[in-house]
Amino acid sequence: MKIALFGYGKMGQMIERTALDRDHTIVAKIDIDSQEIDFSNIDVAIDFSLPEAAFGNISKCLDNNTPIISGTTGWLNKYDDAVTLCKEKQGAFIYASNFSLGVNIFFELNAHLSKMMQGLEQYQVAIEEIHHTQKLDAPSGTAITLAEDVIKNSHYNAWKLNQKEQGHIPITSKRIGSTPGTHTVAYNSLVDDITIKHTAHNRAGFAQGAVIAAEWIIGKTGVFTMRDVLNLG
Ligand SMILES: NC(=O)C1=CN([C@@H]2O[C@H](COP(=O)(O)OP(=O)(O)OC[C@H]3O[C@@H](n4cnc5c(N)ncnc54)[C@H](OP(=O)(O)O)[C@@H]3O)[C@@H](O)[C@H]2O)C=CC1
Ligand SMILES: O=C(O)C1=N[C@H](C(=O)O)C[C@H](O)C1
Repeated sequence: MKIALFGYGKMGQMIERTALDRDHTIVAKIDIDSQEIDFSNIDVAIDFSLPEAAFGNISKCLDNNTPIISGTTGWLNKYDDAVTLCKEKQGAFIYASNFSLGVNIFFELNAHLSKMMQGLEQYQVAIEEIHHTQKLDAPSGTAITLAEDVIKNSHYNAWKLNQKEQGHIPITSKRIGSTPGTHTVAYNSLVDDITIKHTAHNRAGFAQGAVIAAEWIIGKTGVFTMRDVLNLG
């Protein structure tokens, strides 16, 4: 597969290593939006760039009939526009706040647990995420996905960053050293706590999931999620 990388930072470089190990070729590394791109030589694009760059990169790929996988977080106010454009162009697009297999299993566990906790209002839910100090966005995209899945199955109707407010799920964001990504969902009561936690040891799982998604999307049309790719639905 001929892959173009939008963003050649920590994730772009990890994805390059994973893609080469799986016998793919990197045909372009795009780091700024003014760069000329030969879309005729690209099978699939993978975007791990910046919150302000992601939507432009995704649009460019859809406009040029190139399937696009995006893992960039912090741009979701434009997600619905990306979905509309993908349908209009009959393109192929996957966004995931987290591409790792482990976190996608954790998402399933979180959704299941939130259904079990439905109506047990003696428990207060709280989410914590810890990442490296270079991370630009807070809360993490993964923490937002976790909160949204709890909201679907509970009396909570929104989340709030680093603050407690009635009816809101508190998300605490911490930035410590080079932490690749740790997420905890806790249900706390006066008599006990229930906690589920995912700890990434490095970025390899994110990169592997993104390359698997890129392999999976070839020849498909539509807007997909990692649930489709991993057949978890
Ligand atoms: N979904 C998932 O599984 C994961 C998502 N992420 C997300 O991926 C994103 C990238 O993370 P990470 O690699 O750690 O960040 P980095 O800061 O290491 O890399 C981002 C790269 O994007 C480049 N860039 C800037 N502008 C553009 C542009 N217009 N087009 C393309 N590239 C551009 C930057 O270049 P320059 O330095 O020159 O500005 C930089 O090289 C973040 O949003 C992060 O949250 C991270 C890990 C897993
Ligand atoms: O910026 C990161 O590093 C990560 N970002 C993603 C997020 O915001 O959830 C995924 C992962 O936790 C690493």
